[in-house]
Amino acid sequence: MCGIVGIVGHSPVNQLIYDALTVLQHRGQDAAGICTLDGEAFRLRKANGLVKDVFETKHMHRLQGSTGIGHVRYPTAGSSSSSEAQPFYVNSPFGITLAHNGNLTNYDELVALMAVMRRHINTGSDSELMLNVLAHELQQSGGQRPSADEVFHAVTQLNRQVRGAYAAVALIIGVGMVAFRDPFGIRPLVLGKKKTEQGYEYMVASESVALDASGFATMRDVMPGEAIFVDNDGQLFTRQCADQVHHVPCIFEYVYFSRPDSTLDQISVYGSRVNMGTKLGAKIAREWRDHDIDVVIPIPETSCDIALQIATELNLPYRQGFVKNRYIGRTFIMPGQVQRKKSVRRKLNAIDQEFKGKNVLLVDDSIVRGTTSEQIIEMAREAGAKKVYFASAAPEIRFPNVYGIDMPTSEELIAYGRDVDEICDKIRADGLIFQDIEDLEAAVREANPSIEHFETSVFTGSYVTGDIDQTYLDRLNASRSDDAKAAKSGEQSTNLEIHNLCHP
Ligand SMILES: O=P(O)(O)OC[C@H]1O[C@H](OP(=O)(O)OP(=O)(O)O)[C@H](O)[C@@H]1O
Ligand SMILES: NC(=O)CC[C@H](N)C(=O)O
Ligand SMILES: [Mg+2]
Repeated sequence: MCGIVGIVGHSPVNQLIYDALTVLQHRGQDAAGICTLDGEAFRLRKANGLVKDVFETKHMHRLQGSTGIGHVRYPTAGSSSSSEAQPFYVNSPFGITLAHNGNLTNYDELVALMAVMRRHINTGSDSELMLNVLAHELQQSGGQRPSADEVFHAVTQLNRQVRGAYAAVALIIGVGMVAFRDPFGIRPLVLGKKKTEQGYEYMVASESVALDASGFATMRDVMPGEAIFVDNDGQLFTRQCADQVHHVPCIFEYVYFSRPDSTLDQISVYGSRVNMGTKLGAKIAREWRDHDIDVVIPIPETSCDIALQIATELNLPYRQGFVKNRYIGRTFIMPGQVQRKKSVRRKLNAIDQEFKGKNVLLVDDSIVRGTTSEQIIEMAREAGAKKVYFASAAPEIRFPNVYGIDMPTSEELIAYGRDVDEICDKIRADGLIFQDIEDLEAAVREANPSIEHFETSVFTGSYVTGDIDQTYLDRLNASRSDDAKAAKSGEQSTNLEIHNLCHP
């Protein structure tokens, strides 16, 4: 779940983009990059690591210009090599750089198409591929400098060829900045503006929190299939560029990915999590009528707002029994299982007095591989808990994700092939309860009833883009399972790491 940002301003944007990326860091911890437009030249810095480690003062000095884009990466395609950090660059036509959040599902078809167009794709990244599709379409416009109409036409053509999930932002030298969202609006994208003495500045970002942090006022969400174009003179144009639109935003943004202080598709992430707590609390009260729970304890950080609401519903005390090490990132988006497993105990530690002799209800937003729940239940018992119950604000996750969450195979999911009792045994809980899918959807939909459906494939196995079959999933499993990634790690370290315009 990467984070993207783009700004067309009237003064240097390097610090603004840096700051925006730091508040989007929770969307990707593997790599970061910024590309600015300094006169007629791009300035690019990208590398593996957190934002604070990738950009040193010397890089920030070089990132001159009042227009730029940025990216934080959580790999879902290709490898985690620094050569696949974003933004990507192509020199023709004009010079284009692009940052992408999401995952394309017709990678092979597009690679073949680009080969016919004599375009070379140097990495396994679907984002590099999408940049080349855009470049090819802009090439077709033929003119010296494409008009807004021609840019929108290029995006329309791209939408006809590219399948999957994408929210993307691109800079085109001498032309402007274009941002677009796939026709299902699976990944989020928001638009904001700031008034200055020289006129308006415009910004797009994955989450509204990035606009807040940069002093931009949120205008609205970019609509599914819509493109936003800000030309070289700072003028804003918008256009619907998809033949058919069906708004199906990813529900996992609300469950886990996004920051609670963001509003996406007019739904407050925080508000949706409180609603998840209300619904799950009601289910616990209904199904565990004679429960003996003494205290509700969240598994920090994402589940805290949900757990507090469950405690309120059940009229039980809420205690922060686990302390989170603020210097350890999110475990779920770490690239390998060994690292994820090791990080749970480094990240969370129990306060014994909150557990000793008590029956505790631990609450998490979701159980995916079970890495967190298995270890945390053990920690609660070690801290002296009598009984440990567990509640998940998301239903059982049994299917791979193909739209930008790195869950490529069912076998890695703890709920795959297991019913609730079997999962309960596996994580060694005294009782386990999951949110129902209808309740989860209702909890998120409440603030924006115009959204009829959410992208919920990890719970249902039904993929909205209609192009996912077992053959696709088998191929994904073969290329991206933890085992497959581990087998490829040697290959990655010998990657030549070609990135144009790199300033080490
Ligand atoms: O079942 P699992 O495979 O362990 O995945 C689910 C867990 O991972 C996430 O936490 P994470 O540590 O990534 O981030 P957080 O601090 O935002 O909760 C999520 O909030 C769950 O706690
Ligand atoms: N999580 C994402 O949005 C990933 C973007 C892109 N597929 C990559 O792997 O770089
Ligand atoms: Mg968590």
